[in-house]
Amino acid sequence: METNSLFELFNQDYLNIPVFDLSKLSLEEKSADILKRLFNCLDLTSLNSDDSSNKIESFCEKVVHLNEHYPDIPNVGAVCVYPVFASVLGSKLKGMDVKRAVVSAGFPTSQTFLDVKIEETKKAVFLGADEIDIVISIGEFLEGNYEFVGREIADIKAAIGKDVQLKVILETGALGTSENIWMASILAMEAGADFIKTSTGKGYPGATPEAAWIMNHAMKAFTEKRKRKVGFKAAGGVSTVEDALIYWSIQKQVLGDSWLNNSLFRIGTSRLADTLLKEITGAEKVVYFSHLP
Ligand SMILES: O=C[C@H](O)COP(=O)(O)O
Repeated sequence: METNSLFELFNQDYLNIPVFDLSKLSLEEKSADILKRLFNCLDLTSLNSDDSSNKIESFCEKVVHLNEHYPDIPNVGAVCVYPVFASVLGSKLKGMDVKRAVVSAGFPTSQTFLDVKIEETKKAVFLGADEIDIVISIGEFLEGNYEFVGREIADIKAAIGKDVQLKVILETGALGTSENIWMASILAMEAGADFIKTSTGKGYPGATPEAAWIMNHAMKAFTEKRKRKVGFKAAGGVSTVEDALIYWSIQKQVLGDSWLNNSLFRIGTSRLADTLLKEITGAEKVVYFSHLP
């Protein structure tokens, strides 16, 4: 990461954040086709203190057998769990077109040593993760220590290599201002993020349309400048189809329909999958995932 590029990107001349106005958003219509595509963009998440290998195995089994119950619905984009369950994803989801995402590097606070973050992350990859979700060092960022924050991201990306996707969580609910969300987005992308993600879903307000709007514009500016596409993940409190469609519509409006696939768009959620299955099938109730303990 070059110091000059950060200065350039944070420069006021570059800082032209459009204000979000929900009334100007053209909301995508809720068709079965769109809902299926949305389902295929889910990061199906289990990040509970009482998760266990057995519970995560059962969770994965549901993903493995989804097609037998719902043959016309494409599978979720990824399953996302704590690092201690990386090997469960590695064995259960092997060979499937479903990414094995693991939160890492001191998630959800990021308050540990860089060498520990790197070791935890490398171990998760060694055991089967092919996507890693990390949180920026929020306190350092808020004090303006951008080089420190960027260096950590760059070092973790270097440790996992180009074949493993790095999702960088900005924790937008802790950043306070639109400028901070913009700068954190640019910083994460400059440092090597493959996705930028709104929130951990732990302790701070989760995803908001305003944050998504800013992050999507930052992705657009970054892509134009660096000729590299970075994906977006909304997470934290996204529990209704309506919420998910807002994030979908924002990405469509800012970046276009070609960005609406699970290589570039994700919804991280612990609750939305059954609701989407219910809407797609027209069933009165679906308890495919949510019956799990
Ligand atoms: O990364 C995903 C989030 O932790 C999920 O948050 P949620 O439990 O509010 O859906």
